[in-house]
Amino acid sequence: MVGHLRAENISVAFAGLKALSSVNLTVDKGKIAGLIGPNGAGKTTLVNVLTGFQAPTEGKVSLGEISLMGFKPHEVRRRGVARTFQSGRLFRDLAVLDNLEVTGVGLGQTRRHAIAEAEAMLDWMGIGDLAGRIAGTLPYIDERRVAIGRALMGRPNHVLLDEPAAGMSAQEASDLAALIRRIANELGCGVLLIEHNVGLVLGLSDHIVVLDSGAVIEEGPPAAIRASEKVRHAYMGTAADAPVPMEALV
Ligand SMILES: Nc1ncnc2c1ncn2[C@@H]1O[C@H](COP(=O)(O)OP(=O)(O)OP(=O)(O)O)[C@@H](O)[C@H]1O
Repeated sequence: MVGHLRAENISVAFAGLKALSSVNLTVDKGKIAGLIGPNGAGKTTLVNVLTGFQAPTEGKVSLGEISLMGFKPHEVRRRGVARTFQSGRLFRDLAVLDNLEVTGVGLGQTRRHAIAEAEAMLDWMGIGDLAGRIAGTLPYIDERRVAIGRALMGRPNHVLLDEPAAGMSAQEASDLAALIRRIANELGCGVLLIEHNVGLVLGLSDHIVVLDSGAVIEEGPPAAIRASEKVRHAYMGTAADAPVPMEALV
């Protein structure tokens, strides 16, 4: 049985810049972990390390008992760790169904199996009506949904969502929140949610890690993050004394 996805003591240096310093983070199966922090805090760099896109300068990444060190992105994906990108990265000239099918085939499925899973996944997500649409013609919001559907092909054990709510209205973000809950509860997938929408992360996560300038400054359940002065300082800079509710940071 595949266990948690774990980053231990991760540091990443880009030339002189330390993007991450001794960061620890665990994503449990069937749970939602939140990763928040101001611009440039190192969130995407950590996702890149967890998915084989960036080799850490120090530290290790493991999936249950298996070390993922030295694995290429497609090898990490085949082990059941999927991700989305801030940009959708869909095949824009292909239909939505084909976008998911290509992913399934890339994971080693037969075409027939991939098509069946793609159809079932779009239906499960409530976007079966998009199957025949050319991906490049979709509104931005649907592009994001399809990108999540693609990440769920092959039933990953963990999925890392990099700013999935960017550009969404409050209603769209609320629909997305319901979907993310279902991914954890119904698919039993571990979710890492990286978001600037702090309210969304507070509302959904079992555990939250807060990064600032490459270091973990706070972690814990939503209530502890909501109450944290350190987190408030990180977001508000020197104006931290102002009585700003966390929701205002969304
Ligand atoms: N390939 C790279 N080469 C050099 N510096 C990089 C590289 N990737 C990221 N950085 C730097 O590392 C730091 C962390 O960047 P990262 O994109 O991980 O932050 P982030 O928290 O995801 O930010 P945002 O919320 O704006 O997406 C930043 O200072 C960034 O400029």
